[in-house]
Amino acid sequence: MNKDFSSGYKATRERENAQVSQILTWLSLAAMAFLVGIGFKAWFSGHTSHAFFLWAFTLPVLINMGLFAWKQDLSLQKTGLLVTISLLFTYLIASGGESNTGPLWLYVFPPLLFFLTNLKTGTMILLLVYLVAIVVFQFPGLPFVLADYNRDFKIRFFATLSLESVFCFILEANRLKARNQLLDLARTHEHAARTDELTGLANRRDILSRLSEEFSRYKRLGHHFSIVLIDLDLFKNINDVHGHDAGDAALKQFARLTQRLIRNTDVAARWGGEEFLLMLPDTSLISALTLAERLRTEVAAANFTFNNQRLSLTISAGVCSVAQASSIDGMLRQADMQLYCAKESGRNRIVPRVRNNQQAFADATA
Ligand SMILES: Nc1nc2c(ncn2[C@@H]2O[C@H](COP(=O)(O)OP(=O)(O)OP(=O)(O)O)[C@@H](O)[C@H]2O)c(=O)[nH]1
Repeated sequence: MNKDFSSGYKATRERENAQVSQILTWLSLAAMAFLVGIGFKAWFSGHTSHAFFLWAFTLPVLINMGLFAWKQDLSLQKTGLLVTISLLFTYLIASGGESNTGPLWLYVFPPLLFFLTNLKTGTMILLLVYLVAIVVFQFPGLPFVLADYNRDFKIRFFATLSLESVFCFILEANRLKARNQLLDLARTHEHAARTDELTGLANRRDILSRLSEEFSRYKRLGHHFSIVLIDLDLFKNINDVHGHDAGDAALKQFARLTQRLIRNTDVAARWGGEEFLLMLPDTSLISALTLAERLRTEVAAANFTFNNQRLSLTISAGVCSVAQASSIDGMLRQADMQLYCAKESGRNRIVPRVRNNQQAFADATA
């Protein structure tokens, strides 16, 4: 299996987070503009303490924006904005704002809440806000409650806010469902674009992009890696003698065996037809040769079958380490030349030959 097919998915999530954070920044700016503007209106209408309260709320919004610019932490940014807005709305209900119109701002809350949190947390916070509103409406004599609302207003306020909340919940649930379906679809497509359908291994395109990443890592940090180019020997015979389906079965069984032998960080790919390429990060030439030799031995000894018929299979491979080439193309060319030598000298072998470590190294660097 292709081991990491989620890079596009991660990129989508990162893009989404960046967009959310940008929206929150604009929202914060808009909130400050409203607070300052309505504060002035309250000031000129003679509600000076209300004006001061509104202006005071710009401070936590500003601090929250500054914190985000410093820490770049989206969940902190969301929590900060949520706490500030919750406190502001509690103040607006309890004080009544200007002419008892403060609670009207609460209609902004449900869509914003579901946008900032998830459905469950949003519903919980919304219920808490309802509780605050009920306390304020029912107990106008409490010390922090300055407003007294009439019965008709209270009934209509709760009815309309509830309707809006349910509507927002349904919309957000549908939006989330559609978004998750899209992300799943993107993930499936990305997986398909990077995977060989028959064997389930990475395809040529995927391993080429990984090779380029690994090569950059080598240039940056000096981490060595090696590649092994493998060709199944006389594969045409399997197709001719046992049929194309048998050939397909052999390719799949070989892929499974290879996948079992390599490390988690290694990548096995179908390079094309009956050719496979292994990319072995942090692996010297000697270690790569040892692995290739082990794979060769296991393949030769394995019991590949199709419809109870034994399919005898061997491999030839060319190995190259990054130290022997100056580019990925150079590495692939070298490995291909070594593979050609392996075929020429009788197949079922690895080139450079592994006799003992020193000899292999001498051959490879010759
Ligand atoms: N069944 C099956 N066969 C494939 C697939 N891809 C390539 N082949 C076959 O692999 C065979 C490769 O044959 P050749 O290029 O002549 O090589 P070979 O028979 O392996 O001989 P050497 O490479 O010289 O050892 C061809 O018969 C292709 O049809 C596949 O996906 N499924």
